Amino acid sequence: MTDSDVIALAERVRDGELRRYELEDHADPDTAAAARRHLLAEETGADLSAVGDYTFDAADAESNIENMVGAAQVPMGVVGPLPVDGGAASGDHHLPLATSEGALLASVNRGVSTIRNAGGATARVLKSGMTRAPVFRVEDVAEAGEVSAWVREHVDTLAEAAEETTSHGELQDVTPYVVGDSVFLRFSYDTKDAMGMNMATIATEAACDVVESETPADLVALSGNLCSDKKPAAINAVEGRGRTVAADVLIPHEQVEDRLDTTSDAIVEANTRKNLVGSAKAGALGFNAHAANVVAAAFLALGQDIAQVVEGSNAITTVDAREDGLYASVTIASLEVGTVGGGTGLPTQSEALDVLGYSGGGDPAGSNADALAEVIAAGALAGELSLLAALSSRHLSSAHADLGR
Ligand SMILES: CC(C)(COP(=O)([O-])OP(=O)([O-])OC[C@H]1O[C@@H](n2cnc3c(N)ncnc32)[C@H](O)[C@@H]1OP(=O)([O-])[O-])[C@@H](O)C(=O)NCCC(=O)NCCSC(=O)C[C@@](C)(O)CC(=O)[O-]
Ligand SMILES: NC(=O)C1=CN([C@@H]2O[C@H](COP(=O)(O)OP(=O)(O)OC[C@H]3O[C@@H](n4cnc5c(N)ncnc54)[C@H](OP(=O)(O)O)[C@@H]3O)[C@@H](O)[C@H]2O)C=CC1
Repeated sequence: MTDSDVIALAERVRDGELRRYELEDHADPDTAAAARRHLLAEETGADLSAVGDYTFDAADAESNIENMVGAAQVPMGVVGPLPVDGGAASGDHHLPLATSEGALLASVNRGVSTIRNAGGATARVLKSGMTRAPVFRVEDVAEAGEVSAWVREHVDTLAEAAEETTSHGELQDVTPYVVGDSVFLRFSYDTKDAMGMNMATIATEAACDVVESETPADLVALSGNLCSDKKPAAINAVEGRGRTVAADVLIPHEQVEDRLDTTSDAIVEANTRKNLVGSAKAGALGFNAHAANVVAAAFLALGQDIAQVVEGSNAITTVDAREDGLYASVTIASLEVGTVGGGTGLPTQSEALDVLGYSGGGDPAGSNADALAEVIAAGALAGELSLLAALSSRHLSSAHADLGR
C-alpha cells in the first residue's frame, strides 16, 4: 500500500464513483481501510493515526467488520494463575482480560490469589443450548394450538432439516409459546465449541421452511425476541441460554482475613444486603456485584460477542459462613461463549485464547467452550469476592482513587 494508492482510492469515493463500503472490491483490505480513514480524517478533522496503527492484516478481519477504518485498541492484562477443577477445565489458568477500568484487574487478581490459596475453584457447565425463537402468524388460538401440537410431534423432522445446514450443531428441543395469533418456537441447539448464533439462525431458517410447508403458520420474523438475544430477559435467567455455568470455592476464615482484609461475616452481610436485598428492591435480573466486569473484559480479550454481556451479567452470587470457611458461589444463567467462529480467529483474540489453553475445537467437540465458560465463571467469582471484601472493609473508593484515575 502506498500513499498514492490510498489517495487515488479516496478520490474515487469523493467523485461518487465508488461507495465507501465497496472499496475492498477495488483494493486490498488495508488500503481500503486507509482510504476510508483518509476521508474520515478530512471530513471530521480527527487525527486517526492511533486508529490506523493496528498490527493485524485487515484481511484477517474481513468476516468480522464492514467499513473498517482501523482498530479500537483496549489494554489487555492477565489474572492468574487461577486453578479451576471443572467438568472440562482443569489446572491453572492465566485469564486475559481487556478493560479501561483501572483497579479491575487488581481486584480480580486479588480474588484469584485468594481462591488459589484456598486450593482453587470448582466449576461446572450445568446446561448448554443456544436458542433461536422465530415468530409465526396464525389465524387464531385454535390454529395456534394445532401448530404447537404439530411441532411437539415432529421435533425429529425439524431436527433433520436443521441439521442439514451444519456438521456440528444438533437440535435439542423446540418449545412452542403462544400469544393470541402469534406462535413462537424456541429452538435450542447444542452448538459444541461455537457460540452458535449464526449456526442456530441458519439451521432454524431451514426448520421454519418445514413448519411453513406442513402447517398453516406463516413466518413473520426469524427472531421473535423469545430467544432472547442481547436483551435482558427473564426467560434466559430461568431457562438459560448458551452455557449455564457455576463456580464455587471454600475459603478458610483466617485466609479471608489475611487475603481480603475483612471477615467472613462481613462479606456474608454485604452479599445479603447488597446482592440479594438490594438487587431485589431494584428489580434486577442479576443478583451479583459486578459479574459483567469479568464477563465483558474476558469477552473483549477472547473474541466473544460483546453485546452478549447483557446475558452474561445475569448471575447470582451466594455467600455462606460455614464452620470450615467462607463458601462463595457464582451461577451465570446464560454465558454465550465459543472457541471457534465469531471473533475468536482474530489475531489478538486467538493469542489470548492460546494463553488460556482453549482455542479452536475441543476434543470432544464442545469441551473447549465448556472450559472457557468454567474459567470465566471462576474469574467472576474472584471478582465478586474481592469487591464484596472491598465494600466490607470500606476500601472501594480508595482503591479506585489510587489505581483508577
Ligand atoms: C485494589 C485492591 C485489589 C487492593 O487490595 P489490597 O488488599 O490492598 O491489595 P494488596 O496489595 O494487599 O494485594 C492483594 C492481592 O491483590 C492483587 N493485586 C493488588 N494490586 C494489584 C495490581 N496493581 N495488579 C495486579 N494485582 C494486584 C494481587 O493478587 C495481590 O496478591 P499477591 O499476588 O501480591 O499475593 C482492592 O482494594 C480491591 O479489590 N478493591 C475493589 C475494586 C473493585 O472491585 N473494583 C471493581 C469495579 S467496581 C464496578 O465497576 C461496579 C460497581 C462497584 O459499581 C458495582 C456495584 O454496584 O457494586
Ligand atoms: N446470525 C445472527 O442472528 C447472529 C450472529 N451473531 C454473530 O454470530 C457469530 C457467532 O456465530 P457462530 O455460529 O458461533 O460462529 P460462525 O458463524 O463463525 O460459525 C462457526 C462454525 O464453525 C464450525 N466449527 C468448526 N469446528 C467446530 C466445533 N468444534 N464446534 C462447533 N462448530 C465448529 C461450524 O461449522 P458447521 O456448522 O458447518 O459444522 C460452525 O457453524 C458471531 O460473529 C456473532 O457476533 C451474533 C448474534 C446474532
